[in-house]
Amino acid sequence: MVDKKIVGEKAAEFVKDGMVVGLGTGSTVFYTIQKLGQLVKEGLSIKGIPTSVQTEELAKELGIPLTSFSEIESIDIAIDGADEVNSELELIKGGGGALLREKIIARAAKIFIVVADSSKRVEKLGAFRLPVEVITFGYEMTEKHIRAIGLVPEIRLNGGTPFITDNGNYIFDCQIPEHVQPEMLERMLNMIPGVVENGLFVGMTDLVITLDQEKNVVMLRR
Ligand SMILES: O=C(CO)[C@H](O)[C@H](O)COP(=O)(O)O
Repeated sequence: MVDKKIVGEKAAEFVKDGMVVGLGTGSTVFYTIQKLGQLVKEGLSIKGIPTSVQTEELAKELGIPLTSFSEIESIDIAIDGADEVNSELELIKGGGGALLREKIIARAAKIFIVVADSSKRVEKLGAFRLPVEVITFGYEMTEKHIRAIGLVPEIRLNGGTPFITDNGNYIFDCQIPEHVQPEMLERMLNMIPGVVENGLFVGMTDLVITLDQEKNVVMLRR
């Protein structure tokens, strides 16, 4: 918790007056958003664009003004958490189920910052099962196609029934093959009809804010 707070709050230092800020989802970026709420109360002028309904509610509670894609041309900075980060700054995201909006916002941002305590740093992506968001129509067939490219999907449940994303879709949490190239897998998955998006974020991260073993803040840049 303390580690998440340190990296989360550090990221708020990159947010400057007048910026449009992509607000991620999860328990690490929660601290960034809280800090931004405090700074807004002290006079910082920003507009947030949230990656989930949960984050939208949090930002509203904190008094952070919000915007949407119908009102803006671009996003200055987006800050979000991750489930896994490798040395290439490739990510697995979507543990909280917000991967689709997170990827849309990360791609639209001029700078994409990831806040991740040291437990998220891995040599190879894949110990965390890869979330794949699929439309509900024909999801049984989509599952077969995901299986056919070597993944082992399991539908995400919420109290016995399928978990529904903010976009009204299902999520398959997938074991991925050992020696897979993240970029290739990201593309292959998104070619399957019914797959809306997957949690591999490749070539998108500009900066990872994390901690070393002595709990010093470390910035990993691309
Ligand atoms: O991708 C995400 C949500 O869809 C989160 O960023 C990811 O799950 C990390 O969350 P946390 O900071 O709570 O560990």
